[in-house]
Amino acid sequence: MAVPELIRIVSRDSPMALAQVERVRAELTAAHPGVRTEVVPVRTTGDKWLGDLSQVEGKGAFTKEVDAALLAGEADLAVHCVKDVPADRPLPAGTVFAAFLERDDVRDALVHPDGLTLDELPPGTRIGTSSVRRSAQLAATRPQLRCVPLRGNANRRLAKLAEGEVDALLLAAAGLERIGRADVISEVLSPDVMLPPVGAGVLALQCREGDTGLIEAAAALNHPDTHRETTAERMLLHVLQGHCNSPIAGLARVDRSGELSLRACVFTPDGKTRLNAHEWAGRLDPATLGTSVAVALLRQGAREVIDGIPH
Ligand SMILES: NCc1[nH]cc(CCC(=O)O)c1CC(=O)O
Repeated sequence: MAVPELIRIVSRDSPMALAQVERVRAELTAAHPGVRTEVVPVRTTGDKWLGDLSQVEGKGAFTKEVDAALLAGEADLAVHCVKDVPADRPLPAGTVFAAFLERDDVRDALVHPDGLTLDELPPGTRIGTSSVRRSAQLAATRPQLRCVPLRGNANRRLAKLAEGEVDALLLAAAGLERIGRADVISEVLSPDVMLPPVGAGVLALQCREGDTGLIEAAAALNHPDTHRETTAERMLLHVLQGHCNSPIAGLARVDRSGELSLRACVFTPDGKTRLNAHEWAGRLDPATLGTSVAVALLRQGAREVIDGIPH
């Protein structure tokens, strides 16, 4: 199957998303010299609405318009942060994942103007984050800190920090690196301190189902270990069926010997309840590992925890 001459790439129009597209273009042209790419930026509901995401459609707020452009034939390839692609439901009908790019840093980072670390923050420090996963984990271990809702893309959050709206931020290290602002990081938090979300640091390429030439071309960018990790993590979420307000964290890792493991937690928003499961795949395929870890959490009462959180 011939590689298409022109690949039109659709993505969110935030600085981070456009940096992601540049990486994809570079990898595509390296794999297929001579291919031309074009960028089709779209603004998503999640970019326009700066209030509580659960008041709009919540899940899919960062992907809906991108998927629509792909399905309408306005572009051929969509670039998504896997973290933003709902895992509780199938991909939009007529679309498939064609590749998962090699994973970036999965960790969250603290941004503090004076370079303080988490342990050095004074009581009452206002941490800007609208992530229930981040605030639950902080509440559990650092109840003296205060999380205040803050949305908007990373650049806008950094601007709000500079204006003094909050005292510190928690953001994905990978995102800050993509926008060239890793310099503002005061501490990168280990997954033991702040377990990342499902899909952290992974970019996915999505195509129309029947577009076999392009699907094959895009598959050259697939990173097999990232694919395994992402598959396990997304199946975990699929089985757990969380909602916008349910704090869930999950991190799969392929270790040096090639073994896949998955660690996951379900929290109450106040962080007081923390269900935890960690399993190795052994002979299980990645999706079955994801299912197994989800079932381990359900046995501990994850359904009751998730459903008990207002949404
Ligand atoms: N919801 C926005 C979003 N989606 C993906 C990332 C970070 C990069 C990644 O994990 O791929 C971010 C920003 C953030 O959480 O700080």
